[in-house]
Amino acid sequence: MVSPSLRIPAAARVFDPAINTRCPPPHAVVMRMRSRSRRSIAASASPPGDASIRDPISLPRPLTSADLMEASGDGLKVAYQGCPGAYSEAAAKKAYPSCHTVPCEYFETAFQAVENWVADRAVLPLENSLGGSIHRNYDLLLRHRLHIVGEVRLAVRHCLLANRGVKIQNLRSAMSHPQALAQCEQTLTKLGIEHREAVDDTAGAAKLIAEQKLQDTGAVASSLAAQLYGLDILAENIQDDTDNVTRFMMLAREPIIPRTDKPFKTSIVFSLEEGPGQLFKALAVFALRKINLTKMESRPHKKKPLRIADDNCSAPLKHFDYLFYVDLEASMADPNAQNALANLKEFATFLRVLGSYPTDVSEA
Ligand SMILES: O=C(O)C(=O)C[C@]1(C(=O)O)C=C[C@@H](O)C=C1
Repeated sequence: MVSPSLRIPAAARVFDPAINTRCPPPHAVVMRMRSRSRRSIAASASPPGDASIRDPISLPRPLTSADLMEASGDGLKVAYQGCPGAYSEAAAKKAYPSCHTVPCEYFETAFQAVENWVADRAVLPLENSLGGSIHRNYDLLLRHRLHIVGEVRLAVRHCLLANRGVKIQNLRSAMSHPQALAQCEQTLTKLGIEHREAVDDTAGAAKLIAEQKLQDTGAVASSLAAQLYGLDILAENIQDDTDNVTRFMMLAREPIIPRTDKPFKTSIVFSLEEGPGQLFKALAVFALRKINLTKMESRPHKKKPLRIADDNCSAPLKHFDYLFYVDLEASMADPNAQNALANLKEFATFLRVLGSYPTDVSEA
């Protein structure tokens, strides 16, 4: 049975004290610069046993049943955005093979589902090898207090789907998620399909076409969506580049304990004072320690929107403030990475560790 998408009722969107009263693991590092906090990165990332520099809030928390479910995802409820058959659901299943997937209407609904204990994890797309970053999820990471606990790379193989009996020549329009439409742009044009209709997810397009029995519109979606909604597959592998991979993040209420015995990544976000060489200086803290960066994204600082020059033109004409999201090829358990962040903390105006998690080294 196809379950309806999750909508969090307004009454459920409340602050849950249970989330905040639990002790974070010792490596949980959330730093707001210029505050009078006495906790340093070194202290909060110190190894178990070094009690002399740990305050009570950094003591290890008791193991929960959720930790034990983690490996296979057995019994875990995993939120994703879209309808059943969306690529995000396939990514959730790849991340947690025996989980129960929970479809959510919007990305933000998936964040809220985990925050409100409706789901245990969320799996959401961050970037696609052809279409680039999914900016909305970068912005939501900062608006919510979830932690990145893993990543999963999924090979995206799009199909052109239509109602039974419809031929490619009958199609005037292609409906899908904007990223999916962008990934198939040239192929759709070659197939003679002129119009594009954007919807919230690929499987949602398949569902709508089936429900409304559309005869002149095809969906760009997965073969699983064809099966679920009773559509024909008119063409397979229609993405413009065969190497089409989407990277998803796995989110949880608690961070995981970082390790050094396997490849780890650490995702951070920071902002800087204005001035020449500030970004150069920030990136140098990693370069000097030979820490490789795998991704960098800049987003406008929403709390400090665009400033326009005053009337006498004494201020610069336009002024932007940015947040920089960076993925490091390093674990937060590695003292070299801790030192790099301690160094960055000395001059960053804001710094938050979004998560330290195992690199997905599997075949996409
Ligand atoms: O619409 C879906 O099926 C999704 O899972 C979303 C999404 C995306 O946001 O990029 C995920 C993977 C594909 O790149 C296309 C769409």
